Amino acid sequence: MIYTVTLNPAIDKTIVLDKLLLGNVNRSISSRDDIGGKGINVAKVIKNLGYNVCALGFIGKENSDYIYRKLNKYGVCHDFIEVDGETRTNIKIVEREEGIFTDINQCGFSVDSLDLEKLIRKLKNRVNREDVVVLSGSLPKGIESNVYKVIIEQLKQKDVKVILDAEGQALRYGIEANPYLIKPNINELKTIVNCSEDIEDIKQSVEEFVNKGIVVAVSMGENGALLFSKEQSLYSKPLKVDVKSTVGAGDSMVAAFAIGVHENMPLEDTFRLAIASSTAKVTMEGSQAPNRKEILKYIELVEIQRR
Ligand SMILES: Nc1ncnc2c1ncn2[C@@H]1O[C@H](COP(=O)(O)OP(=O)(O)OP(=O)(O)O)[C@@H](O)[C@H]1O
Ligand SMILES: O=P(O)(O)OC[C@@]1(O)O[C@H](CO)[C@@H](O)[C@@H]1O
Repeated sequence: MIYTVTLNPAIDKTIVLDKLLLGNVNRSISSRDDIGGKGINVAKVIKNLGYNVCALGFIGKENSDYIYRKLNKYGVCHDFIEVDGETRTNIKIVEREEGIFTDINQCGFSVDSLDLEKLIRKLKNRVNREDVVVLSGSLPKGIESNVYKVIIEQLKQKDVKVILDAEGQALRYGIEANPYLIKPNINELKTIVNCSEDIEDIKQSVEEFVNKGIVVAVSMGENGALLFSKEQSLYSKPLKVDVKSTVGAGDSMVAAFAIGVHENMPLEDTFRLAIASSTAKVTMEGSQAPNRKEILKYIELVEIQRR
């Protein structure tokens, strides 16, 4: 089984405009709501690719029904810890004229140490050897920045492979517990190492993690992605597609990595699936998950180079 953990989920409200006029009344062309938060997005894609997945984490009591209804509709199993308050709504502005994507993410509800204990107990009761756990996204208020490190240490006692997608201190601490794979985007990577956007420079800057045995994927948006392990360094250019929304592109990659790790797929095949999955995502409006057919359409087009 693959589990995703979303500590700070969201409802993504995507608002499409021709151009955002600051300090003016703006009128939308269209808008849509999608359930999101990184782990939930990962779970939606894993399910669409035909694998079993269970979404865990925290959810605000006040609007949990809406999120459960959507997860049920997508066939995603879920088992969240309910906390006081609402799950946040994040605003995603799409400016059609110039293809500019702006995110306004709220901080979300507060969580206390008892809630966290409940979540860790639930995780430990559920997971078994052979399972893969994805930990991703920002931390709600009340949670210490070493939380991913603590969770990874607990899961490693059960020999579970963990994929971590975080930034800043949460990522830095998480790495100390040696997750199986990390997937920062280039800006998230820059929150923990000093590097430019040059591929050689990125490779050198992640060497210390790769030497610890961690597989490092670095996504670079419209500049493609990199994957480093002890054995291989791979680069893929992005595919040229009509981009509707980049929200969740990284999550679609992480979904493919989780499947690849769970199914023991060769790293290069996993990387190919990750590029295809993220490419299919960006052609979708809002935070919708791409479907299997769309993803498979791009597989053959992905070109992987050794670096
Ligand atoms: N404009 C684009 N054109 C084609 N492919 C893209 C584009 N933007 C993103 N992608 C694909 O999606 C992958 C992940 O993108 P990105 O680095 O923006 O992820 P991210 O910032 O982690 O996303 P999120 O946090 O919203 O899930 C890229 O490596 C690329 O394969
Ligand atoms: O505030 P965080 O947790 O860093 O990111 C939250 C978020 O931007 O991530 C997803 C896209 O990756 C969206 O569904 C969601 O709104």
